[in-house]
Amino acid sequence: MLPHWVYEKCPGISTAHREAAIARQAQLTKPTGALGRLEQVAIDLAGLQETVQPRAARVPIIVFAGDHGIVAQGVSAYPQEVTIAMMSNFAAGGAAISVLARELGSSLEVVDAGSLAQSPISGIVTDKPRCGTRDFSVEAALGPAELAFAFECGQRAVARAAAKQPDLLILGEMGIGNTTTSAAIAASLLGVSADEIAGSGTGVDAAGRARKARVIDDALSRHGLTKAGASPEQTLRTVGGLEIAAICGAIIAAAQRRIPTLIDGFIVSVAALAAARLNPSCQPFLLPSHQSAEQGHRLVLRALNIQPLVSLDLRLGEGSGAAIALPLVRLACALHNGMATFAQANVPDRPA
Ligand SMILES: Cc1cc2ncn([C@H]3O[C@H](COP(=O)(O)O)[C@@H](O)[C@H]3O)c2cc1C
Ligand SMILES: O=C(O)c1cccnc1
Repeated sequence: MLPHWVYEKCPGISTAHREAAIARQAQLTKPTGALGRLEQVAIDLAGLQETVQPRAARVPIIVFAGDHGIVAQGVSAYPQEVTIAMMSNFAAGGAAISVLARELGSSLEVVDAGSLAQSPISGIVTDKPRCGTRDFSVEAALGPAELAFAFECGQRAVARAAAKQPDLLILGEMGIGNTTTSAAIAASLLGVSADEIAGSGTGVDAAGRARKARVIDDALSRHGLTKAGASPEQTLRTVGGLEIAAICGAIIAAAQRRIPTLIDGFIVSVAALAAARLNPSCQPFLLPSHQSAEQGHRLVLRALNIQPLVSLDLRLGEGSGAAIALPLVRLACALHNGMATFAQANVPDRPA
């Protein structure tokens, strides 16, 4: 159902570089383990990047946008038109992720992977099989060819970014209604009830959240996705979104090129969960950033075995949480590469 490349194995971690990084951390002028999880970040990157000098200098940001038919069920606090308006705002430089990209020195590409826009928007790459998904409370959100197209859209975006020789990638999303879509995907993949995973998104109240959960649970039982055994392909096609499928494809395509992705909030994490289910060999390339305020994020991160670096009650998406965590990853690399060893600094090490 999906293009064959989706299932092709990603390269493995270099154990030699990983072990060299572990050994170096033990020689740096600090008590063993004193830099906590920043040590792990540098060690993981060294193995993934096959280098003794892990880097997070060049980090392009790609934001994928899509609209969601499920919005007809009243699941978001904001109107659907916000998706298209925000795409122009990204391109004009006024969105949170636009500001963060400038501060970080990152390029920002916006891809219309499936918004309702009828014609191309200036400054944005249009790469979509249709305008918006179908309402999954009524029918399947996507057809098989539409889902496949979205994966290829993600792969094409990664191919463009790869020309910049990135050290890492940040992927973000924009799509009114996509916390409902993501919660539906996660509930299906994890086999939990929607009530455990649906959050308040852009800010629906308690009654709105309960309504969201009900819409998801009803749809999952209507489509037969509550029983264990639904494939990630079937889940993505039935209750998925075009920008989420594009991110899923982009994560896998990046990992296949040995490019790790800094995983953003709830929505990108759900795309990462689907990616890891489709192609488990991409799992080591999923790097932690933050834990968002969205209720289901903790569960999804746990399923991915990802421990977030920070938890700042962000609930924005757009790749903003990953962008905000990037300076920590850069500092982890700088410490790993730049600190003196006990021998170099003539500092006595702990007795063996
Ligand atoms: C102005 C504005 C900018 C945003 N940027 C990201 N989102 C975030 O909110 C949306 C998901 O929440 P829900 O499922 O409740 O609609 C997504 O577009 C997500 O990227 C935004 C939302 C709004 C309103
Ligand atoms: O965690 C996220 O990515 C998120 C949460 C709420 C709204 N938009 C995005």
